[in-house]
Amino acid sequence: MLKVAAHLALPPTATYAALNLWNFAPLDHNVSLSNIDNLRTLNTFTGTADESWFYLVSVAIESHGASLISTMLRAIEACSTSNTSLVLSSLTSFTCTVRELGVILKRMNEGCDPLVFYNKIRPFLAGSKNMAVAGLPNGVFYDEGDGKGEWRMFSGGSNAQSSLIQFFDVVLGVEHASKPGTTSKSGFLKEMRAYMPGPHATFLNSLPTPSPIREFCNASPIAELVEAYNLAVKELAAFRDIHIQIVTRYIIRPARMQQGERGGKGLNLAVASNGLEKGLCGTGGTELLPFLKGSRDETKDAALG
Ligand code: HEM
Ligand SMILES: N[C@@H](CC(=O)c1ccccc1NC=O)C(=O)O
Repeated sequence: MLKVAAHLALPPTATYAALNLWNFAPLDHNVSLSNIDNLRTLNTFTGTADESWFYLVSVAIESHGASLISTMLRAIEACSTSNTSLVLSSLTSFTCTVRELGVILKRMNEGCDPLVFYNKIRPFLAGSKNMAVAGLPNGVFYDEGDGKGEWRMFSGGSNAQSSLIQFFDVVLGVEHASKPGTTSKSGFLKEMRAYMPGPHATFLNSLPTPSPIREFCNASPIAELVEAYNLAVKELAAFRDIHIQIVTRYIIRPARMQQGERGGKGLNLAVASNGLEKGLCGTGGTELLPFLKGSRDETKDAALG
């Protein structure tokens, strides 16, 4: 496993790439991969249809959003030749496609039951970092045989490891830089690049910064262009809002229910990553609500004018 992980430039742990990106097959090769109903998973921990659905929603999002990579790379190029109409049409496609990604994201509710997710699936997605409270003060021992091996700690799987969503931020010039007084752990999203397949992280790191698209729109006297940029940013923030609603339904509410059942005492160690004493944590290790709201607000902050 260590050799395979090194080859893929991934840490030897369950990442988004392994659980989602490389864990599906189409049912019908002639039907789009953006349609969840046309997908099946290869492996699950629990054997539940809910777990398959949970992974496949992301696969459909990746498939549907993928066209935006070439669209937005062309838009970056168009900035250098001052091709305003191409930048404009690319931003409009971006907005339209991200709106469709939100529609796919909402379909999580159709096939994954929140209590099955929280109690049965989520424990398998937990990491080994900051998990002392779950009995892993040193992480997990990776036994390499012949008395060799070491303790290692990794973040759990998270969609923050999706290079597509990080690509959206970079091309639009959304900054998740920590500013004093903000709650978003800016470093987290950068840290998650180390959990992406090597070429994905290399690609993100190769994109020009500051965002040529944002700079071009900002410097343009054409109000329509600034408006198209702002609509794109707004749509990405709206996508993050849908995601916050999902997180509320799948983590916050089940956690509250359980806390009520246990009279607020003790920790359910099976449901890992719950630092209930300091607020709920994501499998990636963030304090989830402040982090996700911060990330949504930083998206809105990119708007011009
Ligand atoms: C039941 C379903 C889901 C739950 C409960 C959930 C939960 C979370 C949590 C707790 C985080 C914070 C990071 C961490 O510590 O792990 C996160 C991050 C993130 N999630 Fe989800 N997630 C779900 C599905 C999805 C899906 C389908 C997408 C598809 C795009 C997605 C996109 C993201 C992104 C992009 C981040 C990074 C934060 C950001 O960029 O704003 N999530 N998710
Ligand atoms: N961060 C989420 C888990 C999560 O979203 C996730 C974890 C592993 C693989 C994929 C994930 N997201 C969507 O498929 C949580 O805290 O439950």
